[in-house]
Amino acid sequence: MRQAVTTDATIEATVSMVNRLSLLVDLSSLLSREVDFDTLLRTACERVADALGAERATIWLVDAERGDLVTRVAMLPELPALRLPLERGIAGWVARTGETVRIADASSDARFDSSVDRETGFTTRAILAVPIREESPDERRPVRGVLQILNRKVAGESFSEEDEKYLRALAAQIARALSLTTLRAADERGPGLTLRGPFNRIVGRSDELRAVYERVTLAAQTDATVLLRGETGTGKGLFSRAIHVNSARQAGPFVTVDCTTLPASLVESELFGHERGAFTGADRRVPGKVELARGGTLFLDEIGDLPHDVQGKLLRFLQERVFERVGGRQTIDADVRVVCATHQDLERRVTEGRFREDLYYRIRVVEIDVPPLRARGHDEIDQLARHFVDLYAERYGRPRPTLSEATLAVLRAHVWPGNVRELEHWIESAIVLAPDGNVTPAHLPRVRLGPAQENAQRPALTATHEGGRGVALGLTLDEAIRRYIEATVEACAGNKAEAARRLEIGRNTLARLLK
Ligand SMILES: Nc1ncnc2c1ncn2[C@@H]1O[C@H](COP(=O)(O)OP(=O)(O)OP(=O)(O)O)[C@@H](O)[C@H]1O
Repeated sequence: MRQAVTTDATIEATVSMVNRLSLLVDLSSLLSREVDFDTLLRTACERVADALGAERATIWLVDAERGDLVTRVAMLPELPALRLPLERGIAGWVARTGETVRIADASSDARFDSSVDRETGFTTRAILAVPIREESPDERRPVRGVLQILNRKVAGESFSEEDEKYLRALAAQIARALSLTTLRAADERGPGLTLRGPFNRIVGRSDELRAVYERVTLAAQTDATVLLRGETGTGKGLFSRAIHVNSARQAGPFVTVDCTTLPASLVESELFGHERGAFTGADRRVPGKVELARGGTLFLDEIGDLPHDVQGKLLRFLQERVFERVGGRQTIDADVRVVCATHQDLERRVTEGRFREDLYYRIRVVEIDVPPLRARGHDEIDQLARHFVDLYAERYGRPRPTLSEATLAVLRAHVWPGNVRELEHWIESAIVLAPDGNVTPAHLPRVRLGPAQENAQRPALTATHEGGRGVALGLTLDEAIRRYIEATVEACAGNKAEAARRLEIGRNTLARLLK
């Protein structure tokens, strides 16, 4: 019996050790590949709490300008950012002194500040908090933040010296990632802003995408309302975050509302919150997403689906920045920047009376068209494919495959109705299905489409000139000739004489066929 207990304990200790080591490896790969900074921090916190058997993990970041600590990742999604003055609390003390704090009973420590517990409704018992700063013999490196874990899940246990060493190693990794972002944030305020980087890895250098970067950059410098338009999967969500992380609001929350997935009856309370007793089942006051986005950015995805009666309330909020919670009389204000996205024909919805015209004008202060993937050229398809190959090979622990020419040819010829998201799924599935790293066209999904998409999806006839984007089959001969000539003119940089020469026809014939 005794023997069995010892064995179990040994196994448990080994499993815990393996988990911890794999988290160290895992965290560094997470830090190098995660596209979005908020998600990165949140995931890092969840994993740290898990590996250390803690009830909660928090990454506090030093906001040097305001002289306080801020966190958006308290593992409480319903809460906005928490701020803590540097002179208060254990985290403040660690940030100021750069020293580690490990205590079993927070309430008996004079440095402990219970105000955060009051705000979150959490009861802190044990605390382990370490400074986030790059590891170096030079202890004077600036402290960028504090990594803190609270309460062992096993009641009565506190954190050990070994936990402390381990948490310090994790904090050093986070520090390295943060120094990258800070450098980038400084760069990005300058005129030559680049949206590429480990935390906001938007891939693509086509002229079409550069035009988007330019608008995103300009929009990010202001609080103007933005409308992102484009087909599904083109990256509207990614660009909305890019606007946020490149704006002065980057330290504030980024809150998303997907207007499609919510039942119409819940959209208003989701956006503006409700008071206790506002409707059956409303047993407490709940803040809306607008309130949670205070100081940051509110992203309204698929705005075209916003129910008509909520459109008026949103319009008022956009005009006056005030609103009332459902069932409430108090007028509340919120400093929030709004970014919207849609794949729909909003003009048509306005004509049909399904979208308010006044709201339509209000949201399109800055309009950004995100181009479909098929309009971005072959180079961009290759580049994105390689990006996703790296991403998924690493995620699934597969050897990094090379894409054969035949595979690239299939990718280039596809019309991509699902855009970048579809390409991402194709590559993910190929990586899974080709464990030896040898991806061939056989590993790509078979295209299965409904009849409506079939015509658009027949790109087998490909223009042979440089830079051509392919000519779809299923066209009339006249239309195919016209498109082929247009593509040739485009490949000749608009030089019609050169295009006519290559096509071995006269300039007049070319002009006539183009009509
Ligand atoms: N330029 C890009 N570089 C890297 N990844 C991209 C790029 N564009 C899109 N993606 C990836 O493609 C997927 C779809 O992007 P996203 O969700 O932003 O598209 P969307 O236009 O908002 O789609 P929907 O309209 O369906 O919501 C995401 O996984 C995103 O990370």
